[in-house]
Amino acid sequence: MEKMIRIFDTTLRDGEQSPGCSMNLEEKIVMAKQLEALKVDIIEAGFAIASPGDFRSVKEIARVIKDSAVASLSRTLEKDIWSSYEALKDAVSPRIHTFIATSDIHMKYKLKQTPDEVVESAVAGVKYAKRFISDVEFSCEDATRSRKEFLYRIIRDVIDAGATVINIPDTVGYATPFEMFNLVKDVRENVPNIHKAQISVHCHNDLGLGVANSLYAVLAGADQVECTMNGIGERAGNASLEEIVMALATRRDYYNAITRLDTTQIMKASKLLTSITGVAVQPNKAIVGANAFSHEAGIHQHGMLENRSTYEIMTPESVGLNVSKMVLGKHSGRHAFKDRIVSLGYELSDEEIDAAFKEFKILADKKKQVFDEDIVSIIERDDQNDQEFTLEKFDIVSRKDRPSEATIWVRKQNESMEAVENGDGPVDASFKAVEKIVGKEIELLDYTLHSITEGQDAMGKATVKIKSGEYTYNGKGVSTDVVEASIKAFIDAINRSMKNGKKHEERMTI
Ligand SMILES: CC(=O)SCCNC(=O)CCNC(=O)[C@H](O)C(C)(C)COP(=O)(O)OP(=O)(O)OC[C@H]1O[C@@H](n2cnc3c(N)ncnc32)[C@H](O)[C@@H]1OP(=O)(O)O
Ligand SMILES: CC(C)C(=O)C(=O)O
Ligand SMILES: [Mg+2]
Repeated sequence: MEKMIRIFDTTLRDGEQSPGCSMNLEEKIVMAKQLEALKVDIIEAGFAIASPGDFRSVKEIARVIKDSAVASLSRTLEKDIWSSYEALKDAVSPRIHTFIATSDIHMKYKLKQTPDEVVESAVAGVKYAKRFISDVEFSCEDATRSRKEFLYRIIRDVIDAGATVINIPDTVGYATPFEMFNLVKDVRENVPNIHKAQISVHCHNDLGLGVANSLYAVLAGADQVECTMNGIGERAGNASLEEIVMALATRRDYYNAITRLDTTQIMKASKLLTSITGVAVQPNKAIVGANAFSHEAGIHQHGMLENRSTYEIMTPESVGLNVSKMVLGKHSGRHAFKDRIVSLGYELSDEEIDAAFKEFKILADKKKQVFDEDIVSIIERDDQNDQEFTLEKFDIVSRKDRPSEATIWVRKQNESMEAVENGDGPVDASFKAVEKIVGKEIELLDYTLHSITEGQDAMGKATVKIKSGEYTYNGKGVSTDVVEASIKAFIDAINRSMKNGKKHEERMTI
């Protein structure tokens, strides 16, 4: 019989540890909901003690997610575990995930603890977590560089303490597939009480082996695989969810294993993540890359025309890719637009479709062809109606050897406000002008610009991070004009800071 493999998604925790992939609360909730639609078994929502923002994200995700278990990471320290428990209180299926490093290198140089002390911390952590939540996962960080005898001992003791899932991470992506296979097999054969827990693996991609190592672990009897959408994660990333899940689905004959995932939600999840983080997927990336289902060479195209199975081992439809050749542009109507929205996996009300269609038409006037990514960014864009400030227009003079000059008009309710500023380039000048209009000092912490669609008339997406008061806020802006995208992102972040400011004032008055 085929074995059911549980998919533990850590996009919102280990994935977020990827440089440039920080997400704010709203973004994490949207992403968590999509992971639930994808039917992942467990969503690791964050590391509750890491920051007030992480705590809020875990708490809110625990509240809204019903169909997937929700996990929060904790060191073996009581304060971490307590924080995870507090954040997970409202979850239907909460899981505390606690970990400690087990390799000599980590114990000696990082933890500065003896192996005995590490076992003691691990057992104490698991016992403490069990006082609050029954589902407790324990991870032996850097397991693949740990001494096996020590691993058997700590795993046996934490299972006795109540751990229900034992995770064997390849934290630094050091293992080879055969080593991973043998490690899982050896743990199964040498830990006497292992039958009381599930075995999980968590493979990093430093040598490009994250997915291969995860699949070999499945062959050796692992019950759970930890992975992230688009393979984002610390350093070179984690094993990619879409590759593992589609490998299992496409080669059921070989792995004799299945997952419960709705694979037709994969593409939507991947594009959503790209649109949130601004981190693009390489075109030749397996499953979700732009070229993954494109056929270029004549001999291939000929084969495809005769029978798709000649060059396709899985159908694009099975991962939710819209293969329709219908090109959307300024002559497209509402029917075609609605059809594309549905095929991209969105359920919108008539009013929402009307609003998105209006924006689509404006965009289609500027672009030759409107791609799926354009439509996703229109739909995902925040509702502009309740924004405090909106960009009306701008006039920029950009010069090589003198400061640029920006004149910006911003609307606040019925009032139109204007400011002129000089700066080091058009973006800097624009931000200064907006700051003058808003009348507040704003510290710009981060600014990135990406092209999110194809062609000369591609959509540019700007993301900014600002500091206002004691909080930081992210803002996004999308336009075919990169300066416009940048100004919109800056104003978006300011609007978010204003909303938050109001919430605080309300709390103070109550
Ligand atoms: C492999 C992984 O992905 S592990 C998860 C990585 N994720 C993160 O680190 C999330 C973000 N981290 C943070 O916000 C911070 O590091 C915090 C809040 C967790 C801790 O911050 P700080 O208290 O300032 O400690 P800092 O990060 O500098 O050092 C880590 C401390 O935890 C200890 N530690 C590390 N792992 C563990 C563990 N699993 N169990 C117990 N203690 C641990 C270290 O020995 C060190 O202790 P020390 O302060 O007594 O020297
Ligand atoms: C916390 C653990 C599971 C981890 O992320 C790792 O070891 O890579
Ligand atoms: Mg990791």
